[in-house]
Amino acid sequence: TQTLTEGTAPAAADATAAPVPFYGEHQAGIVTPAQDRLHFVSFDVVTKERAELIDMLQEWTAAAARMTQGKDAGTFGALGGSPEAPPDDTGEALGLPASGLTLTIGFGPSLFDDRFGLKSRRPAALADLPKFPGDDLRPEISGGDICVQACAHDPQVAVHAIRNLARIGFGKVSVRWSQLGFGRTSSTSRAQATPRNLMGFKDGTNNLKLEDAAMLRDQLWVAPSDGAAWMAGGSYLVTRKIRMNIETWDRAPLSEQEQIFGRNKGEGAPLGGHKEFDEPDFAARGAGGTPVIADDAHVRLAHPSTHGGARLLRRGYNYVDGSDGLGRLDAGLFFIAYQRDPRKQFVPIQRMLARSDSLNEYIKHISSGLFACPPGLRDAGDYWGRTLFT
Ligand SMILES: C=CC1=C(C)c2cc3[nH]c(cc4nc(cc5[nH]c(cc1n2)c(C)c5CCC(=O)O)C(CCC(=O)O)=C4C)c(C)c3C=C
Ligand SMILES: [Fe+2]
Repeated sequence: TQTLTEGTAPAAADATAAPVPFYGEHQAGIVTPAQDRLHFVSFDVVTKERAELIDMLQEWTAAAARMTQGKDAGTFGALGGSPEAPPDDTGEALGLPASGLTLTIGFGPSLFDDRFGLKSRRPAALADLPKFPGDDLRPEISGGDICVQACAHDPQVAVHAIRNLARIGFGKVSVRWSQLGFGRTSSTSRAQATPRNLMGFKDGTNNLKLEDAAMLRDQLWVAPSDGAAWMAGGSYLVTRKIRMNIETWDRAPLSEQEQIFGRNKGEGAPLGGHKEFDEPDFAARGAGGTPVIADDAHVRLAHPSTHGGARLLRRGYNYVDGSDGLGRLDAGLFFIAYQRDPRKQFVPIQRMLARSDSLNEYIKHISSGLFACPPGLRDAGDYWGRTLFT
């Protein structure tokens, strides 16, 4: 990749082509301004050898460091190795720039069983999620031992990265499930405009953002005092694949759609307000004393004031997996949220949404994932999982 693009002016001029630094205190791909495309993968570990797993994580790290900088996965590259051997890069990103690629790794609860001597390292915060009312989870697209979130501005770059990690991991891990996403459904920086989800509403307005330094310390990053020292500087990831009943939604009146979210569809302002970033007034009453923002509106039930200040850093993507054979789009939201402790953040928020959210008539949770994402890597001598395995 790099070899073919070095020095080309268009790549240098386009901000979405630029690389994101791989090393740092925290993993990239969490507060990094959300890129437009996603390929998320969850692996089962198939080797029984701890040493083999660590070797693979080291190989993955080297490949990830290279690919995020717009280089081939291996040092020989797609074309530079022996003609008698399979190339150490698959080649479909040749000529493409880094495209803001970030690769973020996480470890699922199942990795902490008795296979790799990690039982005592399982953080209390990585407690299995409870079953929520209405859940219709499919085990074959849920869970997993290790996840990698690839985000980029070019879908080919994100897919190339996941494909090469799967290739390197052959015989040690197998892909359990993966998900493509397009069109970010959140802003993670105040410099970004708020995008829209497939229901047509602005999504990500009241999200945790990279500029909120004090709140990120309080709500996003695991602190050394939180219990599992190996997770300090890391964050917990919850994924939920949420199918939307799009065709029914499209027949709902605009006023009902706005009541469901508690925001208007055009500006994204809270009902009763004018501008997108106006604070919602949950006490406001309309004619006849009815609440302006309904008691069962999504933003009322999910708002930090309903949960003792608990927040999430949401980073989800739209998905369309074709159609379902019954004339309906197989589409929805691949919800992604990072947080310091899911027991205090995702779980109570989702418990309330699952019980009372008027949006439930139009959605169904069909997959779920929970992963502990370790801190960032210091330098080229470091590797994914070092703090866990040493
Ligand atoms: C458990 C957490 C959440 C799930 C699951 C969830 C699903 C979901 N959300 C939307 C669309 C919107 N969500 C909005 C706000 C919002 N959502 C959550 C949490 C979950 N959403 C939070 C914490 C918030 C912020 C609430 C606040 O502080 O005001 C909005 C409004 C705009 C915004 O602030 O982002 C929309 C729109 C869908 C479509 C969906 C499932 C398919
Ligand atoms: Fe939401």
